[in-house]
This record gives sequence, structure tokens and C-alpha cells, in this order.
Amino acid sequence: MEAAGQIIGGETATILIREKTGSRIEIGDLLVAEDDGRIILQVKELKYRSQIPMGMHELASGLELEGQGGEVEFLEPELRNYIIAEARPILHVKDEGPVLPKLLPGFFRSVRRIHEGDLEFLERPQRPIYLGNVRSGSKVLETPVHLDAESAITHHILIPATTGRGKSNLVKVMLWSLVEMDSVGMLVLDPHDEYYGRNDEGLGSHPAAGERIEYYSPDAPVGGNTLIINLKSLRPEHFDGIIDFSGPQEEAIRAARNRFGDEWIAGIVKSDEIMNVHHSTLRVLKRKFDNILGVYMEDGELKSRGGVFRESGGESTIRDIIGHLEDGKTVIIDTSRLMGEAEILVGSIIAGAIFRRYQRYKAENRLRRKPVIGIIIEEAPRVLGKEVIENQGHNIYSTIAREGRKFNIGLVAITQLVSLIPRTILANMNTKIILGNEMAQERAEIIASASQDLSDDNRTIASLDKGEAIVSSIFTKFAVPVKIPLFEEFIESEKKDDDAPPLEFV
Ligand SMILES: Nc1ncnc2c1ncn2[C@@H]1O[C@H](COP(=O)(O)OP(=O)(O)OP(=O)(O)O)[C@@H](O)[C@H]1O
Repeated sequence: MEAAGQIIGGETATILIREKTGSRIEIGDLLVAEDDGRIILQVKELKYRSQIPMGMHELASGLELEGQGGEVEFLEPELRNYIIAEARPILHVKDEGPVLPKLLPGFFRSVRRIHEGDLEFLERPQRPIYLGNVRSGSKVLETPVHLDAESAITHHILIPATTGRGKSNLVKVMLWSLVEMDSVGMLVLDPHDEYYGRNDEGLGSHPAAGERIEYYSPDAPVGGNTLIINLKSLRPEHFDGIIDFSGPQEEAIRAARNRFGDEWIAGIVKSDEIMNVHHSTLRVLKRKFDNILGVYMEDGELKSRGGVFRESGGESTIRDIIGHLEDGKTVIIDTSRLMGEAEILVGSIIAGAIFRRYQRYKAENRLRRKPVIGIIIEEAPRVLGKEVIENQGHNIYSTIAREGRKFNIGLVAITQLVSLIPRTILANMNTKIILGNEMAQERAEIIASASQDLSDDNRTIASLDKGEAIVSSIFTKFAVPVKIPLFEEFIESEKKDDDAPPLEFV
């Protein structure tokens, strides 16, 4: 095996690399030094030099003077162009398995590029979520990267990424593995109606979609479920931490609840007055329900803008969705036509119901037989943001982030702005799939809350290209660089080879 370079010193590992056409080293490249097992190094910095530095010149000159110049290898002409790379040991692979590295490779050890077999310890877990293949710089290995679905989901997953770096693509690739797993139920709130793929390739193309995916949309295609939620399914506590009601408004809601029971929202929207409720409070509540739920009065009738929240129909929607999740299915809800708050509310009703149910199962010792539940939430600071939690108190999502693990419920939270989420919640998100991010402050937050030391990966994260990611997780021994496949190409290759990846990248 041809050596790529040689350790020449440094606090990290300074490597001298001969620059030859076709053998370029780049930041992020994975290298291996054989030393008491294999030490896997990752290139963090490159310093290109076109000449041998003075020290070596002097040494070489000195040796020449002594008459030994002919034996000094680094005087060869092709060695004039070389690169010094700073690399960091990221893993030490011993016979017993991989451990965190506690030593640097010895001086003058040769270093080679990583090859497939070097990472064979990255086992395929029992319930694998496929993320992509290991990446060395921008080169892609055939070694696949998986997370164990149940552990990763119940310990929460965070996907920090700025727009256009491939987060929707990643979520689709992840869900593809999850669709078939009946030990995992996934709730996907889809504000852009992009996951099912009603118009292009999406999860609807999965061979098991018919039995394992339930797609809800206000205008569902044939075979889909129409998203109608009966107003009677909504309880005041569903609004907790999501909509800010004033003291008098809360009292008015209590009064309406006493008077109309389950039909409290319809009662408020339809009534001209309610005992003990001030006119102006009633008016503001009506306006809020119109803004959030799209329900209003016209010609003496309660109308529904968008048709999702209605007075009649949709009585069993929430119950059905919970049932699907408990069957380990993937439920995709097209919330593209709901106001932001209404989308969160729909998720909150479902998440709250499943959370209470799973609490009961745990108390009855039946939880182990139930599938794990994952909830995918986009723009997570809407519900997990510091400001939201401080001003409006905890909501069901922040409760799940803190306590969900006990009840086998986890979040897959997607955000452009990690800095808006409290550190305590970030610390609970034990897997982070970090995509490219050009905002320095956001990178600092991501690095501060990662499961591995990424302190010198700042520039690497800034320069991650579309579909390139770093997986930092308590379930991986090191922060694994991965290339997520393009979904369309991925499902093509899945169709060709039903068994599993590896994929071919171009
Ligand atoms: N893994 C990948 N490999 C190659 N190209 C990719 C990959 N993922 C995404 N892309 C490209 O980047 C584009 C944007 O991807 P995607 O929509 O997933 O990004 P996003 O982060 O969700 O963006 P937005 O925030 O706008 O929704 C895609 O149209 C695709 O062409």
C-alpha cells in the first residue's frame, strides 16, 4: 500500500505529504497510521509549501557537507513540492474494537488513505436508519452509515442546517428506512407538502407505502386521507405554550368550556355573548380562532377556511392517527395550507394524545411491546425556542424533548437557528446530523452542544457541500463524516437492489 505521507511531529499530528498529481489531500480526509492498531486521523488544516523549509535545507546541507547527502531521501527533486497537513486522531482501532484515541502515531510512521475495511466496525444496527456513506473529504467510501432507529429516535435527533443544504432530502432518505419498521411509528408534519411526493418522487414511491404510510392532506389524492379535524377534538390544554391567551381570555375559555363542553370553540365563535365574559374579550377570542383555525361565522353558519377544522366530520381523525402510529406506521400530514400556529397545534394534539397514552402504558407495564414514536418537526424554535418557552411556558414538544425518552417518544427537530434553542434542550438531543452552515454564531452553538469535540471543525462545517454532513452522536464513537445520497438516485438504486445500499456516487 502506497504511503500518502509521513508523521513528522506536531501537537496534533503534522504530516508531510508529497504532492503528486491525482493524490491530493483535502480538509476532512480520513487517513490511517498503523501504530499499536490503527489510528484514524482526520485532516483539519492544510499548509501548502512549494519549497523545503529552511530547517530541512540546513539539515540537508549539513548532511551533504558531511558527505551523506546521497542517502537523504527528502532531497529528491519531486519532494520539493509538498504539503504539510495538520491531522487529528479521531479513533484508535484496536483488536478489541474502536476506542477514543489517547496517543498520537509515532514519528516517521507512514500514513495512508483510509480504505473500506478500516471502518468495518461500523456495524449495521438491528433497526438501521440509513443516512448515507462514509465520506473522506469529498470522496465517498462504500461503507454505509446507519443509526439504530429506536435508540437514536428516543434520544432525539437534531438536524441543524441552513436553507438549501439538503435537509428535506436527508429526512426523505431517513424516512425511507423507517417506513418498513413496524417497531417505529413516525409522525411527519410537512409544512411544504414535499415528503409524500404527490407530484414527484417521495415516500409515496416506497414499495410498502400502501400498507405502511398514511398520508393526510386537506385535498388528499385518491387513497389518501382527508385532513379534517373536528373542533370537538380540541381542548384548551392543546393551546398551552403555543398560543398566548391573556388572563381574561383564559377565564372566558373556562366559561365557554363549562357552558358548551366539547363544543367550546364552536360556542365561542357562534355566540354573541357568554355569561361573565366581556364583549371585547369574546371578540378577540373569535378573531384568534379565525386566524389560527380559520373558523368564522357567515350567514349564521360556522364556516371553515381551508376546511381542516370543522364542526362536523373528522371526529375520529386524531384517534385514527394515534392508531396508525401505534401500528408503527409513518403518518405524513400535509400542513402546507395551515397557518404556522395551526400546524403546531395539530402536531400538539397528536403528540399530546400519544404522550398521555404512552405514559399510561408505562404505568401499566405495557410500554415495551409498543413501537417507539418519532415526531419530525421543522423550524423547531417555534416550539423549542428559548423565548417561546420563557414567555408561554412549556408545550408538549419541549416536554417530549425533556421527558419523552422515558416513554419511548422522541423528536427529530430541524432548524436553521440552533442558537434559539436552550442549551438544556440541545443537550438532550443526543444525535446531531450537521449539514452545512455559513453562520458563525450557529456553528459555535452546534459545536458547543455536539457529542464529540468538534472544536476544530468550525471551517469544515462552514464548507460542507449539499448533502455532506457530520454525524455527532452518543451512539457513534467519532463524529462520522457522511455523504447523504440524493433521494431520487437513492431510490433508483434501492429499486435495483432491494437488499441494501451501498450506493454509487458520481
Ligand atoms: N445529498 C444530496 N446530494 C446532492 N444534492 C443534494 C443533496 N441533497 C440536496 N441536494 C440538492 O440541493 C437541493 C436542495 O435540497 P433540499 O430541498 O433537500 O434542501 P433544504 O435544506 O431542505 O432546502 P429548503 O430549506 O429550501 O427546504 C436539492 O434540490 C438537490 O438538488
